Amino acid sequence: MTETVLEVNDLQCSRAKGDPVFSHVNFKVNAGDIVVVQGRSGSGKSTLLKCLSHMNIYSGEILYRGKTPKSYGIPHYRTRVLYVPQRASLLPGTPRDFMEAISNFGSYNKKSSAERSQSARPRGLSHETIELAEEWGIDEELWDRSWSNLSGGEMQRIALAIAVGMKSAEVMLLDEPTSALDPDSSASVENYLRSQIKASDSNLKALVWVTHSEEQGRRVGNRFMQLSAGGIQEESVDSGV
Ligand SMILES: Nc1ncnc2c1ncn2[C@@H]1O[C@H](COP(=O)(O)OP(=O)(O)OP(=O)(O)O)[C@@H](O)[C@H]1O
Repeated sequence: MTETVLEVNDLQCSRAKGDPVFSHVNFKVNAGDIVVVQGRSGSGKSTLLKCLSHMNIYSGEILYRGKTPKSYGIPHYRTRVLYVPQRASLLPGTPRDFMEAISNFGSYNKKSSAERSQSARPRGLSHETIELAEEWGIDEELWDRSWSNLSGGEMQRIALAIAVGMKSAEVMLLDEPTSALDPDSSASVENYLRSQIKASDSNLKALVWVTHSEEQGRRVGNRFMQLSAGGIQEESVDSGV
């Protein structure tokens, strides 16, 4: 049976001056989906992800498991429908500072039933997260370097490892998550995320993945959408390939 985790109805997002970036955006994300979103530069892909995580003003309706973000409380909602930005360079301090800060974050500590069984989570978070990043080629010493002194690819892998390590998200919104990575690192991240979506014991149920790479889209996605000013179009999967 289809389990809808996110539903978007007639979404419109406008620029500060009022003209819409896009309108009439409708789609559903189901458990097990990796929804690849593509579109021309400036079509609003990042803006769409920010709307989905309630970080941008929008009109229309977004429902997470049938309920509005406000009914969960926005900070709590954002830990469940989690936006992972393309760049974390504007953050102050080091990745380790950031990881410790979110470990103590009230909404993060509001555990889901799956998480409640794990009593020592904050320590586990740090250790597992550092190990995961190590699998992606990140030396532990980089956790103590300021964000602004990390390369784009290091920043991306650390930000993604933190997002995954939180284990709070059911839907992760990925904004070109491997754009600064070499092919091997990118493959490692892709394989890990795909395995998490398939794993029955994972909290992560679906991904919305913005990428400019057609090849990457085909490798990771099971659903494909094109965003433009007039709405979002789902493309049928090419079963002949
Ligand atoms: N903070 C902002 N203030 C004003 N306009 C913005 C802001 N952020 C984005 N925009 C505008 O909104 C539109 C959509 O931007 P967005 O970054 O969502 O596009 P995108 O499809 O993700 O682009 P790209 O593929 O180049 O990353 C663009 O016209 C952009 O200039």
